Amino acid sequence: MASASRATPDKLPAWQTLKQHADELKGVHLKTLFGSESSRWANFTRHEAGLTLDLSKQRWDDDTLEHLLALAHDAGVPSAIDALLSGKRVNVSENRPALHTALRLPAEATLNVEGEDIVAGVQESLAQMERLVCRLHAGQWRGATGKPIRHVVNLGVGGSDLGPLMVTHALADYRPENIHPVEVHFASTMDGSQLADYLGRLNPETTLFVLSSKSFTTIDTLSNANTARDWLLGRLTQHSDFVSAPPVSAELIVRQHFIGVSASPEKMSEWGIAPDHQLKFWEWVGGRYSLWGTIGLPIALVVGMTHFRELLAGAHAMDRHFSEAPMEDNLPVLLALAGIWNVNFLDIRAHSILPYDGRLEYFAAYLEQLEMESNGKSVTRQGQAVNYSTCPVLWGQLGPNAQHAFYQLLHQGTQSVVCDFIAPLKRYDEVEDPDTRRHLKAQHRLALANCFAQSRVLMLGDDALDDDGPRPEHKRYRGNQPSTTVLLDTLTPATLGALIALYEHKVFVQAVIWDINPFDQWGVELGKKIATDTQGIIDGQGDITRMDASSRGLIEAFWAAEQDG
Ligand SMILES: O=P(O)(O)OC[C@H]1O[C@H](O)[C@H](O)[C@@H](O)[C@@H]1O
Repeated sequence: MASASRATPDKLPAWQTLKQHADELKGVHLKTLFGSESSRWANFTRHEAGLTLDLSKQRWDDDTLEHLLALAHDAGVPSAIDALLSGKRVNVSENRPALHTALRLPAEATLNVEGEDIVAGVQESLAQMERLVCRLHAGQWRGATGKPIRHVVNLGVGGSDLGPLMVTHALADYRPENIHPVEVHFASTMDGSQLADYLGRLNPETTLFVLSSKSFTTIDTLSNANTARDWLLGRLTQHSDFVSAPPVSAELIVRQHFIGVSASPEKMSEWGIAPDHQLKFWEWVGGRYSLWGTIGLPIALVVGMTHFRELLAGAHAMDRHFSEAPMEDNLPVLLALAGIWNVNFLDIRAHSILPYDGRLEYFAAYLEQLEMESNGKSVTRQGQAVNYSTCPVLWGQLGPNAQHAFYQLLHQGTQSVVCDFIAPLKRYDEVEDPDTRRHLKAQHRLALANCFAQSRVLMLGDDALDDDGPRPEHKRYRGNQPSTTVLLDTLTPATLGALIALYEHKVFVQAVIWDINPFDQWGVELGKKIATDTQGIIDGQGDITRMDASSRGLIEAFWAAEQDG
């Protein structure tokens, strides 16, 4: 990481140069930039690890990129990348490394961190996960009444939910054949609504819960876990119409129906997870960076360990590229610099993520946590308030659906938004039936046509039309909205791994330039504490008169509703 004494980015010479350069470029429309540079595609597009990154529709030119690369250099990006990958304590507020990249090192690699090779431990944790996965896929994991497990429900939230949820959905086509069928589900919300749905339709005899929580203190997950345990105990320790087998002991039920995944084995044991059903990981893996290890259990259950390891290998290919490629060809660095340019120099602080592939339905939700929880910060690593913008507001959903929802604002709203379009070049080759394949391939072409059309219209506005006839103001498109397009050769475990790693490293490079710590999340702590106090007051154990009028009114409304029955 950059040295503790480095200047904040706004004090670096390249920042001032970029400010002046932005003043010159601000009035230039994107279509003009394209008009004057026929080589934009070649200049601003790079290919690596099965991904094509097209940055040519950003509102920048060759000089911009040169100045941004100087900024990255002056901010210490190359040495920060080394510090990250070699296991230096880059998470300064928690005084520990951030070593998610170690989770995807090849088995034969070594990585010495503070005198210890950590690769062997990582491989052992993967091997333990593999043993559990094999038992489930072989139909050998039996519930307390002796029936093979058919459903696995992951109880986790944030980083213990979003990554596995996103990847299992994206790679559902990669289910292994000839295994005992195990369906994987996710329940995260503390209100219990997702869990209640599963409890209403799953058979307790054949359902296993994975308690996924790095800290094993997250109330959302623990409250779901307690509800699940009571449901199992209620159904399996006594005779019921639902369960055919004779009642079994509570101890056996907890043992056979719960796996724990956490960095705190003590807390897993306290909760009652059997030691051999505990999958561990390390404090040096951030929650939102944890899908690559044992938190990835639901992924391995859906796609099998071979595909899970391909996911890791794809991410590792991007790690190597990040570590070795010169900055001007380095995909994560370039993607990060485009973001810095938009946020800090063009004042574009809204960012939309728009995949044109239904399998990437949860990608935007995943990135919302990755980017905003990492870089939604306003103090430097030395604890001083920043006087420049950091992470933009980021949101998104499937592009084709968003076209019918919020693209209106992208095309004719009052503010600039930068968009990331994401799509695979090839799809549906594996569909056996020729007629269905032909139809689906046509649908893929349709989706790509829409993807390419939208970024073009956002760029050119009215000029995307050949006919430049007069039209009323409400039908005009100003264009000039920048975008990035990421094309996957095809969506595989490896290219998905590379795509996720691309964004992880982009977030890191931006954090280095902004001089903030992307690996902590202190901003979520106060809300948790006040929620505990508020719960006490709702339960009648606190002093409501200390509260503000609005919060008091809300609680009183709830009390009144409870009394009404
Ligand atoms: O995995 P856990 O310890 O249960 O944490 C789950 C999530 O909750 C926290 O409040 C954090 O904001 C997230 O970064 C984290 O991923």
